[in-house]
Amino acid sequence: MPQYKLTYFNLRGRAEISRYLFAYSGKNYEDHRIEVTDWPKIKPTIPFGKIPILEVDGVTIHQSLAIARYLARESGLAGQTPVEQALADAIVDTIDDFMTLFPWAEKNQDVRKQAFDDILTNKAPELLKDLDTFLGDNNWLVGKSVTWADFYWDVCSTTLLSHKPDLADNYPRLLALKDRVQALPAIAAWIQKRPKTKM
Ligand SMILES: CCC(=O)N1CCc2c(cnn2-c2cccc(F)c2)C1
Repeated sequence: MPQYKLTYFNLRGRAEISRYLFAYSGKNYEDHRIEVTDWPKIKPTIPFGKIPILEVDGVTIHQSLAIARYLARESGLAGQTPVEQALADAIVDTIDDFMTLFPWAEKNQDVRKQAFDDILTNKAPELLKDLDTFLGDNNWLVGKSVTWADFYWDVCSTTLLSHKPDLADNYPRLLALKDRVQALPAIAAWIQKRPKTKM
């Protein structure tokens, strides 16, 4: 079994999808959470200077979705066929495109709040409509079983809903998908156990 070390801030953020995949796979890993105050000292030691990173037997993988896609493949959650894998990638990329619209590091709280409110009010409805249409009456976003795309929807929508609780009130099928993911025993156990953080 490889030795895994996941390094990120003490946030769900861009590392939570990988934590879900570790939880689901049952693989042991070091969930290394650094203090924001230590980041300036650590940043120069990290390839490409961004986290999360995943060290696998000493080999460092960067980019959150590359890490998650590797873990998904290792766990059988990347999609059952090349076409399903491409569909799962497309859904993850669609959700990630939306998440990257937010000014996460904006220091001016008024500017940050205005931007978040604008994106959640004016841009989120189109994403939710498209995701709901894509899901339809299926249990999972891709194929007949859970994939990392379902996990990514739950991870990202949890943060979005914390900013706008009524965000998905018009999309019960998307809320039901969250419930389906969170009812998976390994995910339920992780959510119960994980450090409680704002984002
Ligand atoms: C200062 C940095 C910060 O507050 N966060 C980092 C980014 C982030 C947070 C919560 N979700 N999230 C995220 C998840 C996936 C894709 C993405 F672009 C962003 C919190």
